[in-house]
Amino acid sequence: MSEILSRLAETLESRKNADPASSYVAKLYAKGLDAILKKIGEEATETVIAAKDGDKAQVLYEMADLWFHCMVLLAQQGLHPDDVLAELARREGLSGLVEKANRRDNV
Ligand SMILES: N=c1c2ncn([C@@H]3O[C@H](COP(=O)(O)OP(=O)(O)OP(=O)(O)O)[C@@H](O)[C@H]3O)c2ncn1[C@@H]1O[C@H](COP(=O)(O)O)[C@@H](O)[C@H]1O
Repeated sequence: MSEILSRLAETLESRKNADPASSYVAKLYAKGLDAILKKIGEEATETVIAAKDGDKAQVLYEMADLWFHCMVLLAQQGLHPDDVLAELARREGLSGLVEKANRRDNV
């Protein structure tokens, strides 16, 4: 799974030097941060609507658009999907510690 994210991150990095006329991603970078944020807002809204409609196929489609545009934002910010995974792993570790502490309290 994270291999797909890494490959896409590499492509997004390479688009920083690409011609906006020949690349959707290069065009978004050229439009700037607000354009990327607008796309994230739109795709998040479309994901919410698909879920409210109970249309699972559409949820998947819109969420792929949402993840993709979040990946574009990460790249634009000089971040990598591994940074997000590391944050999730850190939280998992934290919740593991809380669980351990709760178990200790209940003994
Ligand atoms: N995964 C994606 C991907 N998902 C969605 N999109 C684009 O995101 C846009 C989604 O926005 P909308 O649904 O609103 O469609 P739209 O009306 O065309 O969008 P706007 O022009 O209004 O922004 C579409 O243009 C899709 O083509 C993507 N474009 C590119 N990729 C990946 O990014 C790589 C680099 O793309 P290029 O920069 O185009 O070479 C590709 O090889 C793909 O792997």
